[in-house]
Amino acid sequence: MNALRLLLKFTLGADIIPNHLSDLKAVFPFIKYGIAHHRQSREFSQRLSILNVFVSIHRRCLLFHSLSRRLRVYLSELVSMRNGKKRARSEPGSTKQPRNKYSDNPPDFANLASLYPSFKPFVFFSGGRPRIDWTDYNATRELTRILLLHDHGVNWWIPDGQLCPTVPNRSNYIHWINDLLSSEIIQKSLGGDGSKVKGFDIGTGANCIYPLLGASLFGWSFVGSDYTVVALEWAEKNVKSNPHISDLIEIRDSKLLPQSSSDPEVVNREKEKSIPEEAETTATVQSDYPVDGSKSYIEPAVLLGVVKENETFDFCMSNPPFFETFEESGLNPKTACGGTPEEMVCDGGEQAFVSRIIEDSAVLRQRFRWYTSMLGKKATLKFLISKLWEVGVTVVKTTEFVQGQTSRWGLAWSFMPTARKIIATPVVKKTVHSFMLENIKRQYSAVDVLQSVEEFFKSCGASCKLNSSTFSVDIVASNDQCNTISKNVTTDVDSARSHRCEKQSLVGSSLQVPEDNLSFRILVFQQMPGTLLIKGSLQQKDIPLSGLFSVVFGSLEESLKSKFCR
Ligand SMILES: C[S@@+](CC[C@H](N)C(=O)[O-])C[C@H]1O[C@@H](n2cnc3c(N)ncnc32)[C@H](O)[C@@H]1O
Repeated sequence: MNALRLLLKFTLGADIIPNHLSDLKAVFPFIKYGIAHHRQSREFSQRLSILNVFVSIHRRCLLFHSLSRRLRVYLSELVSMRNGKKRARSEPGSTKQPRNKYSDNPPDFANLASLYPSFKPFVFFSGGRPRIDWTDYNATRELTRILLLHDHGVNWWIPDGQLCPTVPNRSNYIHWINDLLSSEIIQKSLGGDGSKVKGFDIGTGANCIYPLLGASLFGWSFVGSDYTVVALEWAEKNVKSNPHISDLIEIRDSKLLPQSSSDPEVVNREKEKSIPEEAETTATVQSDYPVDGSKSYIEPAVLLGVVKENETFDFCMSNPPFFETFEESGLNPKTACGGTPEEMVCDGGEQAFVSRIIEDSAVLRQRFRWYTSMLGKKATLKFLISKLWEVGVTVVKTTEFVQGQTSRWGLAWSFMPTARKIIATPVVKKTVHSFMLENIKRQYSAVDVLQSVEEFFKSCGASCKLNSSTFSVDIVASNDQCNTISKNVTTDVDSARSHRCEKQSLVGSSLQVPEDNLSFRILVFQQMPGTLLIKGSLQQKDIPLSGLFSVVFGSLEESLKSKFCR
């Protein structure tokens, strides 16, 4: 009960929790009080996140159901307030795409089985719910086929073993691109009327999923590139099976470089990248791929050399080969999505592949409004973001796609002038920030986190004083040191969460780096097993400094989460 009282004290404010709490029921009136009196409180949303954990635990126990209806309503209100906040904060790059029809409505297997007899044998009931065996390739492929047909009117098939996309997951990416295109972050269009959107799918695969979805959902036209014989042949078949959208999609072999290009820089890069005759022959033969997953040929071009002279696009997208070895790609035994080495593996994995897109984008620049890629590992984001700033992009966006148990990350950048100056939000001007470290890996304690805070700032040369009795670190950092930290920040409306810290904000007037050093204190609070609250307070009260502090604190959040959280 002590732990519960402490938790509620923190959640609702020390002033309203009496010391005689003896049973769970007694705390609910205080929750009601909290809603009434703390709704406007600056820290209320953080407190809600903790309370949300508490509520979700107790909702599952019988005690919750024995509570009066009124108290249950209070709790539900709390949860919905929290959920409402979450959604509002994360758009347009939300973890769940609200316009993705599968976000809150997973496919109804029973209904689909009754409509499509070919799907019926794959559906069984367990725990009273219709399910499919996700480890059965034939089941996942049939599900994809009927979802594309049922929800998008698209005819589709792939041969055995080729990567089978999950429609809800791929839809997230397409909807995120739609959000980027309709946002006003960069200039509207490349000179056209903006109504005809043209995309480029790097590595469209045999499944050709993105062009099929983009064309059927939004009427976008596409070039889908690939280099394997199977992918090119089946992508073409999938396009031709859909006469209603086939005019919108061109499948392009990325090994066949355009005849000529007037751009000398492109010509040079194309020459560097062109594949020697022998290598090209090897590349087309799938069985030449060694069993150990290493490649025996030179990589085909990505964008440079595949994009034709004078061609412009609104965006490019890619679901790159995520892995460095084929063994690594088979890590998830819970699903059977197929995938050949060519689809899953490339030298250097996704980091190397997307680095090549970045290098090409640095030459093609405004020929695309947005460059984007999906990533399988969050760790890759940080490396790529710093690379992006080095090549002079004007904006970087990231997002997390969550569908069921799977998380993927989206990275987008542009060389277009930004359409509007991004003004620092009031959030940036706060002098106190906090975030939760939840689901901390078992082997770590609050002391480890505290030491890591010290190391984080020390590594960029800041002076730090760790106080283990108050669980705090006092830090003084110079402008240069803060800049080093801030360059590593994942810059986005959603991934930076409450730390809205886009690059252009940093160079804009509202967030100019001040001349003074930044002096702040980071505190670590134990909340409950596996959860810590990290609080940072700026010692100076000047508004210009608070913007920089927000960015620095955002960077700390990202670093601690990636190190300590599951
Ligand atoms: C992970 S699969 C993605 C397939 C499909 N887009 C999807 O999301 O299911 C990666 C694809 O990229 C292709 N690929 C690899 N390197 C490429 C390159 N340089 N140019 C074009 N395609 C490439 C592979 O052949 C493979 O089909």
